[in-house]
Amino acid sequence: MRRNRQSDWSRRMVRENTLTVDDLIWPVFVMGGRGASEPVVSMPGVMRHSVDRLAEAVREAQALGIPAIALFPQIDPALKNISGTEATNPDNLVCQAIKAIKDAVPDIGVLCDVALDPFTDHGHDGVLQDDRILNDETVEILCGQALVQAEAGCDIIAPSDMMDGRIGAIRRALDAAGRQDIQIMAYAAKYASAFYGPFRDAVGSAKTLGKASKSTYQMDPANTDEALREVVLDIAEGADMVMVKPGMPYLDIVQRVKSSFAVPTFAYQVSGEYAMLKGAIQNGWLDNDRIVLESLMAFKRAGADGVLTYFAVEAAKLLNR
Ligand SMILES: NCC(=O)CCC(=O)O
Ligand SMILES: [Mg+2]
Repeated sequence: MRRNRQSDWSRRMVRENTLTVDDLIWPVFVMGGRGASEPVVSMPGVMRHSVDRLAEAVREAQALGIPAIALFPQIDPALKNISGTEATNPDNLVCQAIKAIKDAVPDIGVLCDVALDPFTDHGHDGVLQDDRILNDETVEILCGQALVQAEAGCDIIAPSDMMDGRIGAIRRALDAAGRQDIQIMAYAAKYASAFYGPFRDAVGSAKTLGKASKSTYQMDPANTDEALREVVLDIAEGADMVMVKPGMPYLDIVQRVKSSFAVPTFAYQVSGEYAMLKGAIQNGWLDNDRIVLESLMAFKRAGADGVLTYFAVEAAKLLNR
């Protein structure tokens, strides 16, 4: 077996998978204000930017060849309420950011989450009543959220809420509004994971969840078959692309989804995975450049068509070198 490994040219020649800049989607955090940037403490190297600053950062990503960004807002707590109604405000922070990015950098794809968690005062992804998250009432609001984002210029609507039936409802709402062109990437198999901890810090939705549990709508980390059922439903309802989340601890799910359905399949290398690797890197326990590229190549090997990763910009620089 070692004959094929003896030189760089030979290793390249027999390599089975490739990682390129085209595989990267960069999740970015936007906050209110002007000319402002601040670090996300639990995600070393990740910044939150005001809308104007964000447009500059996205321009750099586009210049590096990154095909798309995913936008996540830190909403002013004064604008949050029990039903997350700010999500459907056509002039909310997300819509302002979409417009600014589309003006400044028209040639990059903009993906937006559809879910209420950045907008609710309790931090759940849906409408809360008597410690329960209401499904259909939430889906109705999500349709409104998808529409304002589409009107602002969002290219890919990415429902991350895990309510049942929302892909079909959002597809119908978009079509009825004449937005047949808007793509849908479904967070199809999203697990109730502790790896999201730093993200909740980044968007300021930490520690407010109360008695209701995200496990009543997100998947049990013990389940695999159930992920396939989730994906079947989302494809049938009109998803153009599906996602598995988290990423690295769930590569078995990525592989099963891709081999079962052969649809565009993405994985989200989430905040906790990023924090875990960066923490070890900062301690000198892991080599930054090698770990970034190896962790991303693992997604390709599992069958992912692309990865949402906070490493996108640094990975793109390494890949362009
Ligand atoms: N809907 C987007 C997320 O929840 C992101 C999770 C993470 O990066 O931890
Ligand atoms: Mg589902």
